[in-house]
Amino acid sequence: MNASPAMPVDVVCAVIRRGEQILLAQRPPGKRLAGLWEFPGGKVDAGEAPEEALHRELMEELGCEVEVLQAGPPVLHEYDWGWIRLFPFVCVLSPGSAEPHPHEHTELIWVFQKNLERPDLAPADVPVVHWLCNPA
Ligand SMILES: Nc1nc2c([nH]c(=O)n2[C@H]2C[C@H](O)[C@@H](COP(=O)(O)OP(=O)(O)OP(=O)(O)O)O2)c(=O)[nH]1
Repeated sequence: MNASPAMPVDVVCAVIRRGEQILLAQRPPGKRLAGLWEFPGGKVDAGEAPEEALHRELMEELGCEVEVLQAGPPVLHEYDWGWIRLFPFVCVLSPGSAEPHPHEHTELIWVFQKNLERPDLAPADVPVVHWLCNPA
């Protein structure tokens, strides 16, 4: 990953709410951050709008469709391999959408918001959780 703080890799993620719960996905073995939990999503392709990338990634990873309720503040985070800029979107499943299934993740879990602060969360997601738990 060739990225600097001035030119980070753009990543989108979905905070999918269902009632009081939010969907977390566990990163699979063999990938960066393997075993850690994240919000589903992925890298924005060249020429793609962030929301477009979000819908594409969710269909690929979970086979579901969402409606975006709110865009959160982007998080700039440095990993050993470079910088990412993470764009969080608060979503709900679209009426009639299929249930999310883990096509690429090890496991999916629905957690209460207060349980999002966990040590095995992808580090770039920590400010997202802080934003969710401490709205301005
Ligand atoms: N999808 C997603 N990725 C996240 C989150 N938090 C976080 O640090 N990331 C990182 C992990 C990856 O390095 C990158 C997203 O890459 P990706 O999910 O599209 O693809 P990948 O696993 O093949 O990525 P990589 O191994 O090449 O880094 O952003 C998150 O909440 N959701």
